[in-house]
Formats: sequence, structure tokens, C-alpha cells
Amino acid sequence: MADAALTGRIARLLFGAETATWITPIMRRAMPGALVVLGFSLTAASLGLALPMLTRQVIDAGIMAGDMPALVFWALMSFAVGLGTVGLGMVNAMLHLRASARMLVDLRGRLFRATLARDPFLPDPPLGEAMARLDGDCAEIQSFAFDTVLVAVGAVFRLTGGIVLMVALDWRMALLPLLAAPFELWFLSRARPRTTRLAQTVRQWRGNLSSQMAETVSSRATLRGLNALDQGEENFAQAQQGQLSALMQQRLWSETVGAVSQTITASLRGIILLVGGWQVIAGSWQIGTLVAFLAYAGMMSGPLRNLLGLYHAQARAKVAAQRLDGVMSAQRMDGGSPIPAGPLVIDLKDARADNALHDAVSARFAPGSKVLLDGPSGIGKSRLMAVLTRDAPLAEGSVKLNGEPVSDLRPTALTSRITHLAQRPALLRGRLRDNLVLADPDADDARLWQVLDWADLALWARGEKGLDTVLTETAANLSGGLRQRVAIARALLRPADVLIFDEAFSEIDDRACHRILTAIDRECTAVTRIFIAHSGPVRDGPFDQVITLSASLPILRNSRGDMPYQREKAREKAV
Ligand SMILES: Nc1ncnc2c1ncn2[C@@H]1O[C@H](COP(=O)(O)OP(=O)(O)OP(=O)(O)O)[C@@H](O)[C@H]1O
Repeated sequence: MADAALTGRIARLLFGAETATWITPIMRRAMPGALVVLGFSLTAASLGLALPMLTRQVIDAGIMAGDMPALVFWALMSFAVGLGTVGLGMVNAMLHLRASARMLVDLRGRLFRATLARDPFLPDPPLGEAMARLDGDCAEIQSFAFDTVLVAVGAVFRLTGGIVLMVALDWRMALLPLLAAPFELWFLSRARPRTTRLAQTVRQWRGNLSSQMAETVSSRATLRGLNALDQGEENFAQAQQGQLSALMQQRLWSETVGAVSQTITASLRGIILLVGGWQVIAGSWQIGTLVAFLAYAGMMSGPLRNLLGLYHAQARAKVAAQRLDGVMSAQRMDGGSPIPAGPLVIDLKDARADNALHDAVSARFAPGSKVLLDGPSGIGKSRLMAVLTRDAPLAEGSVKLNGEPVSDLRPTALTSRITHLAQRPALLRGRLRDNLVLADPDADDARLWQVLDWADLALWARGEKGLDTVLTETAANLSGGLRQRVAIARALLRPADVLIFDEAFSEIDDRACHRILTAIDRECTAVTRIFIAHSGPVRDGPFDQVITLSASLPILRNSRGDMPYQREKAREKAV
């Protein structure tokens, strides 16, 4: 419990309160690995600190005293300690990589889950932007969270050790490095806001570039058809240029900040050389002491720079953390009550989904009924159906399942009973089997072949490699009609109470449509079947109910599916 509170405090200090709420458990899991790495690095640092003292012994007790056995002894000691430092460094590097990579896996896994669970009521960011956050921003804050503690503790240890040993050599000279610290701190705090601004710009450009890349590559066929590949390339080049110049500015700034620290260190070395050299000439210092003192002053510049650099690294990490806060806070928890028992009855009362254009609609879908949901293109049919699975919010009215408002019901409870075959269902890269079992992981081969048969796909699949037929990304190697039929087969695999076919047959030929519809009517009599279609055999019915969405105001939008009779109807309504 105590370590949880401590980790929470460290997380708040590093990233602020909002990020700490979700990153603390991740940092806690990473803590044991980090402590092992810390133990090793402190041991290596102790050995490193001993080296200048040993060099001093080699020079003063061996060379200057003309003592050969002492020279050999101290030289061998130096060599052994040097070797030990190298060995420890190697082991430590491997331990560090393992522990750090584990934390990255943990962090990215958490963010990936949050990305998948994004609230469907919120607008989606471009795909590339989501990927940039998962990839770049995660790596940024992981390396900061993991390395900060290590670097800070290691740096404090080396600084303290170095100062103690310098004081042991000459306490007055040891004051010199300390005098420079306030100036350095003042400069770094003045410089920090610019570091934050530049980090924001770099991260935004990274998101832009990824979005540009993802969108252009996925639409290359369309761009090719439009002879617009050059335009796609040009947009990409602009995004690259933007990212490049943002990175250059950031680098120039971090070099400038680093240069100020280095200039201070170089001045200190110069002063030590001058004053120390004068001490040697005056006979109050031995040459070995000066060499050791210089070595310590040099060794301290690293940790000092690390400590001060962390202050700016934190500014950059906070920018990434805020972008990830956006991902975490946008996720939707699977909260709500279960659907009341009994066959599923859907009640719409004066309902209209957000952004839909139709007049409010009231209807009741009885269990096992077959319904046609009709209306002109863009009026809000898909959105109304999306309300049933809490994928779209209601603008007005109510939608109830077995008497309970949908908004109070658990999303996974809804999707386990309602299958909404949306207009552009996704098929994933992999085998036909992999795509089907997404709907029911326990389905055996016989069941898979059964739904393939219902979706009029069995013959095609047998001609290919059966359930092992390979689908490329987005199933681009299948025809439009085949893609739709695979999606239908997958939807039929789910033991649903309600099946919504939203333009799910639009690319399938009429004869195949008839066969599939006959199979659905035969096999799913107990299932409520809701069809949305602008044309084709799907509209032939018979239906238990036809619900037509209409608007009192004219709908100016039009699309491929906007049939003449629908335009006519819309015109009538408008009059
Ligand atoms: N995810 C979304 N977020 C916000 N608005 C949306 C979303 N999807 C669609 N819309 C908007 O909601 C309105 C209704 O769209 P919807 O897809 O429900 O129409 P539709 O009647 O199914 O049309 P079509 O027959 O052309 O598919 C449109 O104005 C559309 O721009």
C-alpha cells in the first residue's frame, strides 16, 4: 500500500494529477524491474567513482614516489575496477532494456485497450493520429517515466559521491562547481516554456504525418483512378517538411540549452586547471590530486546535466501525457444494467438519432418480425439503428428494450443480442475462418460451413481453399459481393435476437440475394430481422412492418441510393 502511495506521488510529480490516475498502476508494475536496474547502476557508479582516486594513487604513491611495487599494485587495481565497471555496464544495459521494454508493452497495451473502447458518441480522430499517440507518445512518456527515476537517483548518487570525494581532496575548491548551479537553474527554468511549445508542435506534426500517410496509402487506388497520385505525394511531402522543420527547431533548441550547461562546465574546468595548477606550483597540491580533482569535476558535469536536462525532458513528456489523457478519458466503460429477461421487444417513441434529419418516429418491433426501414438517403436510418447498440446518441424521444431505455443498458449486453451488420463491415487480414469465428469463437467447422451455405458462399469457398482461404487487408482480394456475403455469413453465426441488415446486400447479384434471403427467412424465424435497402430483392418482402422515415423539411442531400420514388416522396413531404 505504501509503495502504491509513493508511486502515485512520483507519477503526480512527473505528469500531473490526471495522468497519474491511469499511469500509477503501470509504474507500480515496472517498479521491481527498475529497482534491480537501479541496484546495478549504483554499483557501477560506485566503481566509477573509485577510479580517479586509484589514478591518484598510481601517480602520487607509484610514479611520483618512485615506488615500483606500489605502481604495479595500484595499476592492477585500476585495471580490475575498470573491467568490473565495463562488465556491470553490459549486464545493466540488458536488464534495463528488458525492464524498460516490459513497461512499454504494459503501457501501450493499456492505451490500445482504451483506443478500442473509444466512446462511439465522440468523433473519431484520423487513424494516423490515433496510431501516432499509441506509438510515439507512448514511447515518449514510457522512456521518461522509466528512465527519470533511474537517471535522477543515479545522478544524485554520483553528484553526492563526487562532491564528497572532492571535499576530501580540497573543500575550498569543491565549492566552485556548487556556485554555478543557481545560474544554471535560473537559465533552465526560463527556457522551459519554449521546450513545451516546441514539443507540442513536434507531436502535432507527427500525428499529421501519420494521418496523411494512413489516408493516402489506403486511398491510393482511388487517387490512381483520378490520376491524382502526385497530389497525394505532394500532401505527404508537405507533412514531411512540416515535421522535419519542427524537429530541427526542437533539436536546435535542445542543443542550445545543452550548450549553456556545457559552457559553464568548461569554464569550471578552466578555473580548476588554473587554480589547481597554481596550487601544484606553490607546492600545496600533488599532481595526482589535481588529476583526480579534474576527473571528478568532469564526472560531475554528466549527472548535473542529466538532472537539469530532466526538467526539460519532463516538459516534453507532459505534452505526450496530455495527448494520452485524451485517449484514456475518451474510452467508454461497459456500464449499465442487463436487458430485462424475455423475448426482445424494441419500442421507439418519438425517436430520432443525433444528426438525423427525419421527423421523430414511433414504432414497436415485435420479436421475430420482419421489418423494412425505409427513407431517403442521409435521413438517418443507420443512425437510428445504431442507437439500439448505443453506437449513436438519441437527439429526442426514447428507445426502449423490454421496457428499459437503451441508454441504461450495458453495451456488451446489447451487442450480444443485437447484430447490426453496418454498411461497410470490416473484414480482417487472415483466413476466411479467422474472420468468421470473430462472431463465435466456439463455432466448429460444420457450423462455419452451414453459415457459408446460408450466405451462398459454400460453392465459392470450396473452389478456393475452403475455410483456409486467405483474405488480404480489408479483403481487397475479394469482390464487393463476396465481401458482403462473408460479412452476412459472420453475422448469421451469432446467436442474436435482432439482426439488422443495413444495405448489406447492395453489391450482391439478385439471384444470390434471393437465395440468401430465403435462407435467412427459413433459419431465423424467431429473430427480429430489420432490413435497410434502397433497391434490389431485399425490398420485395413480404414484411410484417414497413417504417418510412420522412422529413417535413426538404432534404437536399442525395447519393447513389437515392431512388426516383424516394425523391418523389421527399418532394411530396416538402410540399
Ligand atoms: N458517426 C456519425 N457521427 C455524426 N453524424 C453522423 C455519423 N454517421 C452519420 N452521420 C450523419 O447522420 C445523418 C444520417 O446518416 P445515416 O447514415 O443514418 O443516413 P441513412 O439514412 O442511413 O443514409 P444512407 O441511406 O445514405 O445510408 C447524416 O447527416 C450523416 O452525415
